[in-house]
Amino acid sequence: MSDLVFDAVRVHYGHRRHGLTAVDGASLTVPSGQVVGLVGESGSGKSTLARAAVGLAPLTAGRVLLGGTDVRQLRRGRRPLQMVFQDPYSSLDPRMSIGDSIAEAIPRQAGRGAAERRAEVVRLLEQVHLAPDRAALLPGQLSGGQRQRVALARALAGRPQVVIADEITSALDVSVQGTVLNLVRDVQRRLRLSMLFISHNLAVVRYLSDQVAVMYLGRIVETGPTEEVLADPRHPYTRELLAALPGRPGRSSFLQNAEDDAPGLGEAADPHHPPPGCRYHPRCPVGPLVHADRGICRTDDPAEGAVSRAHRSACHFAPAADLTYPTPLRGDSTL
Ligand SMILES: Nc1ncnc2c1ncn2[C@@H]1O[C@H](COP(=O)(O)OP(=O)(O)OP(=O)(O)O)[C@@H](O)[C@H]1O
Repeated sequence: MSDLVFDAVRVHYGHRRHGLTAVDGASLTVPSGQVVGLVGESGSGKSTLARAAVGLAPLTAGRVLLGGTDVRQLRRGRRPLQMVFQDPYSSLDPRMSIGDSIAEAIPRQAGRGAAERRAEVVRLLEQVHLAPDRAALLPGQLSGGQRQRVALARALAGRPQVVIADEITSALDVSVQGTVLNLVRDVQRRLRLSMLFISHNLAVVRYLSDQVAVMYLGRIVETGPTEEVLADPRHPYTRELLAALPGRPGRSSFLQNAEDDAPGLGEAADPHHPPPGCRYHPRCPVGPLVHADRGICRTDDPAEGAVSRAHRSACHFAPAADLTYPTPLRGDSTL
């Protein structure tokens, strides 16, 4: 089993007292061969968590393990962990042909000749549904969707066990997003890859993910099987995300305003000044309904609790199945 495990990961940017803690004790498991969708508003720390796994963000505390081994040790040899980014332009050299760009990502091995590498490039192009004759083109001669497929081919060149995909369709034309998502799903299943799939778009996450993880202000606040979490969310923040989905009256779309800091949701959280107690309490509609002074939510940081075998939520009131806010609660006795 080569699960990818984020164990109490902390990432602090800047000096100790100044700066900010973008990820603050986040724990999450991506089980081998499964897709975990990571959602949360802009600034919640999703990209930082992902980047910490591949060494692009400083791991201040905690560990990231793949199959029980610290990923920092794995980086010295082969690259079982690969990341694909939102903007394929930034990850491709505009002066390098697609073929050379993919060839460059194939790990060097003694005894592998030029012909063998060319054959590998063709195989990788086919894997992402690009014709071999595309190899001679430059990135600028491809569409955005095709460039993202090249970025995926580069990631697959390392024969990874895990692919981390960070908003890989957000910058693409809506018309090609579906094609790229279908390709990603197809490749993930065929190669039995594990995948951490970061997206603002809950509909996309639902389509692709076996499990969903919800991040708020540097922490994972809810995880579980996708259908279970979406049908029966137990963290008020997850409910807030779902309530902001298109088609719900009176709320603007969290999903359609991906770059817009989620209008329609409560006041944006400030990672420079995380509140005491539950980080979500200043925005939470549940606490004040239970206690006039927000009680425990204001003072105690909730630990992740089990809702079911695979479903966890870091809310003091997670076990309350009938907590369908904004319906007022009758008091502690009903919980
Ligand atoms: N290199 C950096 N230096 C300092 N602060 C950073 C850096 N990268 C990210 N941050 C800050 O860390 C916090 C988390 O950012 P991050 O990009 O991880 O969030 P996100 O959930 O991925 O958001 P988005 O969806 O907008 O990418 C934000 O407050 C951001 O401004």
